[in-house]
Amino acid sequence: MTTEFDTIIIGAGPGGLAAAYALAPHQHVLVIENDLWGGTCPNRGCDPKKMLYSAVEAQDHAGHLQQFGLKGVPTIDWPALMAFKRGYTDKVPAGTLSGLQAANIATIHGEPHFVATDQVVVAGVTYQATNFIIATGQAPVIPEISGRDYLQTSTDFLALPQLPKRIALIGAGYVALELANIAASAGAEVHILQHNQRILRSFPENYTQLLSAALTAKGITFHWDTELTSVTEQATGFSLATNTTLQLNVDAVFAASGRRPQLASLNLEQAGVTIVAKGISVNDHLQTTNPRIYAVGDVIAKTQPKLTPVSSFEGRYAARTILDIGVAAIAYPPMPQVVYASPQLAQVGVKLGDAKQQPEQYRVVEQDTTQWYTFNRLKEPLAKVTTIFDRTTQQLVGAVVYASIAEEVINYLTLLMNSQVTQAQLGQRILAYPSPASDLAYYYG
Ligand SMILES: Cc1cc2nc3c(=O)[nH]c(=O)nc-3n(C[C@H](O)[C@H](O)[C@H](O)COP(=O)(O)OP(=O)(O)OC[C@H]3O[C@@H](n4cnc5c(N)ncnc54)[C@H](O)[C@@H]3O)c2cc1C
Ligand SMILES: NC(=O)c1ccc[n+]([C@@H]2O[C@H](COP(=O)([O-])OP(=O)(O)OC[C@H]3O[C@@H](n4cnc5c(N)ncnc54)[C@H](O)[C@@H]3O)[C@@H](O)[C@H]2O)c1
Repeated sequence: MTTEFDTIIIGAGPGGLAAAYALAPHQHVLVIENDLWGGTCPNRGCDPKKMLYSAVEAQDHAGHLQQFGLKGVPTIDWPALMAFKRGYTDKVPAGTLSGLQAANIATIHGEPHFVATDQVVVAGVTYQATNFIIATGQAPVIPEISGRDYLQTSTDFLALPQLPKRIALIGAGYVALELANIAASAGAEVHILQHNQRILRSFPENYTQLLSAALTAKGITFHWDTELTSVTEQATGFSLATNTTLQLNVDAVFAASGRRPQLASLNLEQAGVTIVAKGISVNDHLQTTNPRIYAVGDVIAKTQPKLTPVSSFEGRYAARTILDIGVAAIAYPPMPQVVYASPQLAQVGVKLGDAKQQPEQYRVVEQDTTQWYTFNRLKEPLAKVTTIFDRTTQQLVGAVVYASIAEEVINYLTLLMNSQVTQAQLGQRILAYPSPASDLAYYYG
């Protein structure tokens, strides 16, 4: 195999793959991956998580319709649900690799490190390129406490052959809440240890409080202002000591207190690439401090959410920039975020807290939608939608949705934001009724 390429991409997750496919028709491209082809999202993130969540959603819907035509709430068969998940994930690495090969993209499985600003070495062979894209993503942070070797991660959770009876999760972000909800739905006793009193810090607090109350009602126990200090193995399970009087005995404990960029083995100093605490520093063209080396996705230090579609967007952008040096600075469209819990919590655009602080600029429409036909038909205990409008342009600029179908509603609202659709224009359209989309005009207040 040749060792000279136009672009070498390190990391075959959503960011690296999006860049590779965009470059491949025009360039000689090499992708290097050191673990599973496809990266976090399809192997140990979004997709396997949502395979498990399929059963949770069905159970939730059935639960809401008790006394409204359904009798009995189905229970979750964990080994069968895991087999369902594996039916998807087992095929991902080979499928991803064959897709790359079919697109004439060269691939190497191995551990690269830079030896010069334009060269990496993998297994003793030197590879050279005009440009590089670093897309190595993040890995879970394991707290530095006594007994840290007993801590498992989201990756372990998503492959559990049996569901432990008693589970603790450290942290109350996306990962902790989504996994806690799955485990509780499947019958586990679930504890969340959170070092302050706030879940999902990027979401508005009035909404996160609704979600923690709903999860508490589902049987999850939140231990606020609680930090794990040590884990000790017991005859059965583990004993958890904390900074409070709380001592817990559980069968499994999972670190979900954040993720950290994967950079250690790359030897980036040799490449002239600067790293800061939250990842690789990039400019508004996603160039690192070495302008021939780009970085995309979760590995970069950024204020944008670290999510799959954001990584792919950046991968495609970096490819365009490499192909045409005249490309304008990166401009992110609205980026919806969804927490897949029971119910879902979603937001997009201007933050609710910011909008409320600037009433002269923004009109905020808060609606309890529980009795709207769409939600009432599903007998959701509570559904709420807040939409935010710019007073000058009258355009929709942000939204928060709390409902079992928040993922769908937030995507519709995001599309309306992207295309700057006004309420009057929406009135000129015909959408299938009754459906979540046929409510859209009502979100304008
Ligand atoms: C449990 C969980 C659930 C999630 N759910 C969602 C969700 O519902 N929706 C959503 O949008 N996002 C979700 N995410 C986040 C999403 O997975 C990431 O934002 C996305 O995968 C980032 O893509 P990436 O390409 O930047 O990095 P990654 O997908 O992490 O890919 C990086 C790749 O680089 C490889 N790599 C690392 N170091 C090296 C090296 N030295 N050499 C070669 N290769 C290397 C890795 O093995 C990996 O394959 C979830 C994450 C987790 C952990
Ligand atoms: N549905 C989705 O889109 C989805 C799902 C899962 C993960 N993700 C992505 O993965 C990222 C990582 O998720 P995450 O839940 O691991 O991280 P997070 O940043 O969302 O949450 C980390 C949690 O750990 C707590 N914490 C921080 N430091 C701590 C410490 N020292 N001790 C104890 N607790 C501490 C935080 O207060 C927070 O509750 C997310 O930010 C998101 O980008 C997205």
